[in-house]
Amino acid sequence: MYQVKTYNAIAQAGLDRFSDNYQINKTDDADAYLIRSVNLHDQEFPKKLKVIARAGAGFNNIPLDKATANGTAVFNTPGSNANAVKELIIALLVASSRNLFAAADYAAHNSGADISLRTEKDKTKFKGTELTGRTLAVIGVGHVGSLVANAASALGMKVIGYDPYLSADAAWHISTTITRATTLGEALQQADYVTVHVPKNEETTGLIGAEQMAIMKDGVKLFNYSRDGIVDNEAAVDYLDARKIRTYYTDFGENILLNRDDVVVTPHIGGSTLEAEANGATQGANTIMTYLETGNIENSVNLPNLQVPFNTPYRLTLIHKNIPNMVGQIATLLADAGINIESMSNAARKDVAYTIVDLDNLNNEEEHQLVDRLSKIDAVFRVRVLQK
Ligand SMILES: NC(=O)C1=CN([C@@H]2O[C@H](COP(=O)(O)OP(=O)(O)OC[C@H]3O[C@@H](n4cnc5c(N)ncnc54)[C@H](O)[C@@H]3O)[C@@H](O)[C@H]2O)C=CC1
Ligand SMILES: O=C(O)CCC(=O)C(=O)O
Repeated sequence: MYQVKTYNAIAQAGLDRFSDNYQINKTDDADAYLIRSVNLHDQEFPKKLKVIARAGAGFNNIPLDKATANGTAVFNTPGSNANAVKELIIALLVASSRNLFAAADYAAHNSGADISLRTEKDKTKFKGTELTGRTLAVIGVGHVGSLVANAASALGMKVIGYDPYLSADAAWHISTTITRATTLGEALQQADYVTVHVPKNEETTGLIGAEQMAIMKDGVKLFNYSRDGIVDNEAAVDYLDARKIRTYYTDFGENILLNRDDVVVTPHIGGSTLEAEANGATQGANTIMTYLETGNIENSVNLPNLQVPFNTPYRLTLIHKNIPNMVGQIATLLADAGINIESMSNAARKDVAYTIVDLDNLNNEEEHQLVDRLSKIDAVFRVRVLQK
């Protein structure tokens, strides 16, 4: 029986995926965590914890090095909520262009006998612009960014995408109408609207700061539905005060953004739809079960991907450092124990590697000795024996 611990509100559709071989939230000493935005940086991981699945795209709430050292695989659910974010960004592009929130607020407080007279006089204050023909810069053209870019283009916007790390797979999903910028500055200086869809990491923290805001067009509208800290909020406030940035929309509140007419803060709802939450939880649950039951890895964010059909009765999996002679040491140890290897596969990602060894036979006593000996190799973080 595997133990799963959940953090945050995980959609029932995902929890329903788990077979009878899984217990949910019965103990903290879990084999698997299924999480959303809980911050795990200050938590100690139980040694038993083999896998963390993040139902969502971002994984900056998980300390990857600590997880790897604990022998814990970490996964996200790429694309599970991209459509939800896209729809919200399109809504906000329209809302920002038509002064929608201010106009609705005005109307909500416009009462009395002469409503229509006053309305006709005051509505000029809320005159907007149209999206068609305006330029949108999309920074980060992955799952979310590509959907936003394509949808905005379909609305008649000129769209410029900037993404120096665009994967070949992602490139297939981008409409040919999208212009590619080769530098961030090239995208920013042409845009009437700038929307940011990059992961949060060392490189992207402060990606949109004072220097970048200085080269934006006067009256630009800025959107941060990626993460806090990717847009420098203090710089944004300075440029809002200077009326260089017309409005700023963000999913990540901070005190300095409050009580301003030119800022709209939403409470991290980019991926908060029934559909996206069900997608993320379902994908996360499937990932946990696949990893625990077969050892196969797809969409890990700390380990290499490695998928091998599980056709033998036994399988050994090892997470270890990516250093010379690891595969040799593992094979020698098995040979010394008189255990025949049916097949062996290995993959590496930066300084961590993963090895799958398929075996025809392994009795109980051999299993215990083997796990004990393999675990004692200095560079090995986790050894597991799986039975089909
Ligand atoms: N507000 C919310 O509720 C949500 C927020 N997010 C945030 O949005 C981020 C993006 O999500 P996805 O598009 O699904 O991820 P993704 O991984 O599919 O796409 C991210 C893209 O950013 C690009 N990128 C990385 N560094 C860059 C840089 N320095 N400059 C330009 N591009 C860069 C990557 O090459 C990739 O194509 C997530 O990491 C998450 O933090 C995602 C979903 C919901
Ligand atoms: O709604 C959530 O759980 C988080 C969405 C998000 O920020 C992400 O997917 O990165």
